[in-house]
Amino acid sequence: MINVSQLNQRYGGSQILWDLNMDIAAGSRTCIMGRNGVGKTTLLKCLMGMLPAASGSITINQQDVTRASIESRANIGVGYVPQGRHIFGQLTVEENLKVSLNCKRQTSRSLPEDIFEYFPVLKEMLQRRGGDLSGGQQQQLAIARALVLNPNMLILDEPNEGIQPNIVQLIRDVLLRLNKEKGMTIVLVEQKLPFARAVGEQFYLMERGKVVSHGAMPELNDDLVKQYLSV
Ligand SMILES: Nc1ncnc2c1ncn2[C@@H]1O[C@H](COP(=O)(O)OP(=O)(O)OP(=O)(O)O)[C@@H](O)[C@H]1O
Repeated sequence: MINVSQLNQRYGGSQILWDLNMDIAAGSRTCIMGRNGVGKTTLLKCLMGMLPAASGSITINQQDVTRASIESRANIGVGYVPQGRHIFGQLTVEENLKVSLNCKRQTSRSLPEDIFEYFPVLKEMLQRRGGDLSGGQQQQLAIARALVLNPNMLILDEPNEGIQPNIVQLIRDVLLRLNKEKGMTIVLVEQKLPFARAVGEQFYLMERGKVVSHGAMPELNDDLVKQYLSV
């Protein structure tokens, strides 16, 4: 589970997150939504320890990680799929996947076989260079790379940006399966309503660095969409 309490974050002089509170239960599926620039990616980077909190606290899986490093968050079971995928273009698919193994104190040096059940195309492409993959294949690789460490929570930042519809469907199905079959907590930043509704059980809406509404997904009504999501 994730508990964010009174989180503030600044880039230099400009404050991005303001007294932000959020509670995400273990095993749930949550979509964090809001227009461009409201602070969604900044929030995820704070959760992952890539940006320091100015004040407030972040607890993940019962551990206060407010000041913890990125590596230690991997060790408490958090997988992260960043916006823009961040695949190593010169490394093969296999090497991209194995990079993750170095991030965790663990004995196994082999890749878990089930990542290829979720993303069969990666098995066929193990020796291809990451930079030669299509956008959709790279996104599958980015998610698989986060799964290598067998996390109990997966945090994804707009995994469907620029991806063709059949891969969007595949990603949706994989996220639902991971949640159902492994009880994995899914936290998703998502702008597209149909995908958010299909994957999320609960939503958080953000505006100007604050949570302005949250609830069960069916409560995300037209008024809220118009007020906080429509462009
Ligand atoms: N490195 C940075 N330095 C200064 N300001 C930044 C930096 N990164 C982001 N910002 C600003 O912080 C604000 C929040 O950005 P953020 O990327 O968190 O928003 P977002 O809701 O994820 O938007 P998007 O949907 O466009 O990704 C924006 O005004 C952005 O310009």
